[in-house]
Amino acid sequence: MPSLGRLHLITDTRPGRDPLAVLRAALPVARAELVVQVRVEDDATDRQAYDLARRVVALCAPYRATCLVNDRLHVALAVGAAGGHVGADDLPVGAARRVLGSTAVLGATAREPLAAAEAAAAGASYLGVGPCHATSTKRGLPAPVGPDGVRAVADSVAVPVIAIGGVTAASVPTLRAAGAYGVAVVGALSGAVDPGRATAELLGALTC
Ligand SMILES: Cc1ncc(COP(=O)(O)OP(=O)(O)O)c(N)n1
Ligand SMILES: Cc1nc(C(=O)O)sc1CCOP(=O)(O)O
Ligand SMILES: [Mg+2]
Repeated sequence: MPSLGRLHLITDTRPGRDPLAVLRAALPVARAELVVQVRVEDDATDRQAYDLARRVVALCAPYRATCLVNDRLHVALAVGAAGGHVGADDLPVGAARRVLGSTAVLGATAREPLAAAEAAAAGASYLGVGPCHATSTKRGLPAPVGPDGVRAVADSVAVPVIAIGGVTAASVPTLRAAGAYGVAVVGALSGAVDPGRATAELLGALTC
């Protein structure tokens, strides 16, 4: 299995956003370091998720970027994505691994060390840890775990830790120092005036 990319771009499908335009700007900059997680709103239909994921897979292929699908693993399988990401309200990690197969990339949300160790033992390829910082992108999250929360998880598992929640290029060095292998972002790219430049800044902070 190729190594996991360090910059995870989560699609922003809120009204007024253009996730494919952001992706087209990010891909030539980050190439195989980019992991695109197709995440749609909860009330989106499977057909809408499928149509977006199919287009993301096609855009990623020439750059050898990785496409994952959030929550809807049947969509991941249907479009030939590299894998998926699950959290507490989704299929359990072991069940998700059985659905996706042994070679797929499987991300799991884990906010503290015990859950992280269980997810890794059940077959997670990487762990999404957050929210690291305050974010307005998703409602109903627990209080931010901060770099110390990232460190607690990173110290407890052997799989890569992807820090998520309010991440910007400025916060990447501290998160990396805490043990994050990479970061996942929505707003830092979707809300950027120049998403290509913002990609370069995030990537620079991740790979220096
Ligand atoms: C990389 C990464 N980490 C965490 C999450 C959150 O997943 P989850 O807890 O299942 O919440 P939803 O994204 O499904 O609302 C993620 N998607 N990616
Ligand atoms: C989808 C999601 N999950 C989170 C978690 O902590 O589980 S934070 C988050 C949203 C991240 O968006 P932004 O980069 O704009 O803060
Ligand atoms: Mg989920």
